[in-house]
Amino acid sequence: MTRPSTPLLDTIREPAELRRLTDEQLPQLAAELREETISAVSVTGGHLGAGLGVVELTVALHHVFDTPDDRLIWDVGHQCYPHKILTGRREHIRTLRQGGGLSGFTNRTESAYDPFGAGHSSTSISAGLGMAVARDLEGEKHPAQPRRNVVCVIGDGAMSAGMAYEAMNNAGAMDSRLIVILNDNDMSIAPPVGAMSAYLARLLSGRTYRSLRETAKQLAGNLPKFFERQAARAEEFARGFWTGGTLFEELGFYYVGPIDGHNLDHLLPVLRNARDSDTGPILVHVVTQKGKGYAPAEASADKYHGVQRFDVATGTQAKAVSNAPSYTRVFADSLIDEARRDDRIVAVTAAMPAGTGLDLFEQAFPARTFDVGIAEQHAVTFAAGLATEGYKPFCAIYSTFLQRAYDQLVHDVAIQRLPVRFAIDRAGLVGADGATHVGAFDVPMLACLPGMVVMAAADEAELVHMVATAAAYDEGPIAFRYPRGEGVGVERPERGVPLPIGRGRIVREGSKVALLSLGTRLAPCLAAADQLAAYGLSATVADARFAKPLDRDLILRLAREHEVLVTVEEGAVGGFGSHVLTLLAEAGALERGLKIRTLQLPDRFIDHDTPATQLREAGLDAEGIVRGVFGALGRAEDGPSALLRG
Ligand SMILES: Cc1ncc(C[n+]2csc(CCOP(=O)(O)OP(=O)(O)O)c2C)c(N)n1
Ligand SMILES: CC(=O)[C@@H](O)[C@H](O)COP(=O)(O)O
Ligand SMILES: [Mg+2]
Repeated sequence: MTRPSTPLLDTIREPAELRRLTDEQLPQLAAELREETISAVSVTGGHLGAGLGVVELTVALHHVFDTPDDRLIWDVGHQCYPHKILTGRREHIRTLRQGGGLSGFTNRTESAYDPFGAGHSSTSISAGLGMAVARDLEGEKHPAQPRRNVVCVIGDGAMSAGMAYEAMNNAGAMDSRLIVILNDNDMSIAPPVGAMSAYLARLLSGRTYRSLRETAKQLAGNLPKFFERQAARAEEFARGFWTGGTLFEELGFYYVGPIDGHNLDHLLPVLRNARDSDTGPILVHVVTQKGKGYAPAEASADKYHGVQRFDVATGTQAKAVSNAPSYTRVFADSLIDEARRDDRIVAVTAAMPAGTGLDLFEQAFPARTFDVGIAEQHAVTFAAGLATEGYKPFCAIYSTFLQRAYDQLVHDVAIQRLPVRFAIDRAGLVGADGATHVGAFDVPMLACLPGMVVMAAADEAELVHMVATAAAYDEGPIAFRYPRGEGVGVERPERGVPLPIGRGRIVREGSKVALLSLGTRLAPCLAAADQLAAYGLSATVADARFAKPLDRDLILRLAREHEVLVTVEEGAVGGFGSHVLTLLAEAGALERGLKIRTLQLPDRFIDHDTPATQLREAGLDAEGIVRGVFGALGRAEDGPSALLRG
């Protein structure tokens, strides 16, 4: 893989060296930074489009602001690769999202230039305000201390989340000095949705934006350096040049823009003015293009938001190795099939149509598909509202993003026992996205809620049946979880058949050991049973299917008829295994000397790596399950190494 020639970028080890460059040198630096970003991501895969869209902005921000003392916070953090290249991490940039390598998002433990970690969207303004207020409190104690800047870069998609408004509302009221850069590329992962997106489009279409292109230099002179709030506001409206940012103005922000986020002649003077102003919070509206400067990204519908490794010359991405359909695709196909027979079925996504497969559902049922933007809390309660009127809403949300809507799950859905269906994708380990995206907590979150039904698909066929089960179940909320990636390649049924609620199944009969699996840990449990057989240990393998309600008869039977019982789940402690332990304790099944272990994710956050490595290190692969059995038998030392000895 030839690397681009980057003579100027090669001289930049950290932003202090960048700040020694002249304005005139910065376009060249940006060009080289863009080429290096493309080259690096072609090797690692990851998020490309967003980073390409902020190359000039990244250069300008590190040139104008005294980072890391001035705090620079990237919302979501998926656009931070150019930032990482400029902030001392270029030599490791080709380890992005790999085990032991750089995180694909900003990360406090990685660099002082990452003052706040991210991965989930719309947190930057809240965090930035916290830092600004801390600065002000320190300033009161040490008035002579130079007052650092706090800059938050937030995208138009992330600006559609309620948390951003909560933060702006508070910032405006506090009148604390904070700089928000709205990076408006008219894209989320998919094209943006919502009134905010339409509002921003109006700001760009107005005369102001067109005229601004010809008057960038004049802008630098005319923009008042020091704003008196009332005078500035009157001037704005009088001039009519800045009107348009009214929404932000009403939230207490001084609105500047829109300006061309790829034109350093626009960016540098405006950012310097913002830096030197002594007003309250400022919002600088920059207009960029996601995927800018790389033709395959610019031409692609999703602007190469997330890519596999690719050929730089053609943009052709590496293909997934498996031929089995993804669980996401199986879910989408199954829901479409159910919806053909039931026009009460509707689908809700929070800005992840392609990721959840609802883009396919929308092709079949455009009027029954709702993308609410990055607004998981709203998505859940919106679905609850639909359910009150007899519809069957399928809320398709990644496990990790469902965490955003926990009170809505409890307060709006569970307490009212509303039949909302939750299609929980990316449940379990997710590999390269790392700790912020692991779907570890959905079973602990949901299985403790009275009346909630929680299912976990062992394979694609089971997922088809679980979609049918959810479609048919109207007694209250029901959720089914499935992992990122491809299935195991089992035959899919023509049509899903509703499962008996709360019933598991025995998949393999044995005698001494019982392995009780939840979800896709079934395959490694079967492999572990084979390994145990080689050791003279006969194992029963059961698929629980339900984390709630538990199949009490099955569990008590396994406990009664086996010496060892091991539960296995790809989720955090406090989930399925914990509920099985509670059931056994209450049934007095633990007094009979049953040897029991619960295998689940370790009690720590799991960083980026390959899913196989993550599962192995979590002890949730076949070898780990065998070790669990030997541990329960008090023969931990007999683990796989003993097996290997034969
Ligand atoms: C709470 C949450 N929901 C969903 C996502 C998935 N997600 C990652 S980036 C993105 C789109 C962000 O759009 P924008 O802020 O405009 O950034 P851009 O990619 O356009 O630079 C989404 C929906 C997320 N990271 N966090
Ligand atoms: C940045 C972000 O949150 C999304 O792009 C996420 O990385 C998508 O995950 P999948 O690749 O599993 O769809
Ligand atoms: Mg965007």
